[in-house]
Amino acid sequence: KEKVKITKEQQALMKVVVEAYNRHQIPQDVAKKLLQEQYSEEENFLLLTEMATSQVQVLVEFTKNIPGFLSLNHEDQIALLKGSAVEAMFLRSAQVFSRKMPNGHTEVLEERIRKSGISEEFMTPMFNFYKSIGELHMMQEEQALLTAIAILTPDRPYVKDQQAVERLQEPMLDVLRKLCVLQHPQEPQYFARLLGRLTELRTLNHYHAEMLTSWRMNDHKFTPLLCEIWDVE
Ligand SMILES: N#Cc1ccccc1NC(=O)[C@H](C1CCCCC1)n1c(-c2ccc(Cl)cc2)nc2cc(F)c(F)cc21
Repeated sequence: KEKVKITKEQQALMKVVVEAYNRHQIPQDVAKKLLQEQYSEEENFLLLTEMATSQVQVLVEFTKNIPGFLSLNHEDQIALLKGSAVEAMFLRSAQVFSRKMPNGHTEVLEERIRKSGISEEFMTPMFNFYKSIGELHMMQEEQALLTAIAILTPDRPYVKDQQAVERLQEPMLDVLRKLCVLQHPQEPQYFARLLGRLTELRTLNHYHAEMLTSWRMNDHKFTPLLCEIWDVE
């Protein structure tokens, strides 16, 4: 059985991605707000649009730190951001949801989200995803690399030079695969399970526009940035 070893370059790549991931975090903690009090559906929608807007800004900053991203064709950079923004938001939300919390807090958080205004039909796929992410107990290196891998998906709509994106995604997949083997030696399928979450994430992509426009309230107002990134209004 060959000894898996992370090279110096791979260590450096991982360090850059993890530091960028931790540096570009959402300032206020939305889970804390939701645990503090029950908001109305209108207030929750406003909170969501604020969180999502700052999440997109954070995503742009994180992506600029992915080695090689800024040397991609500019239209392709936009196509990758637009194509991954919703997934990055749900990935971040899943990580917030599956964080270790004092007893009973996760149940309160789930209850508050169930009552936030999202229509019933989306609860199951969304919470199934959150729970499947939670079961993986991902380390922050894995979270950061998985987010970078999701952003560097070559077959997003309108990407022209897919090979150039593959050349950036492959080294990330390589170091994540080695990390999984080293961190989860008893679970040879762990890396495959991680990548399987990205497939589940894509299905949430289909729902997100409807999740927003079907929010139980009238007159859904979005920020200009969200109109750009989400297929709404
Ligand atoms: N957006 C965003 C975002 C960015 C960074 C961190 C968390 C985010 N998520 C959020 O703010 C929303 C809140 C916004 C207020 C109303 C209740 C949901 N959210 C979502 C959720 C995101 C989208 C869509 Cl359509 C439905 C749900 N799943 C969450 C899970 C959690 F555990 C959690 F705490 C918050 C969560």
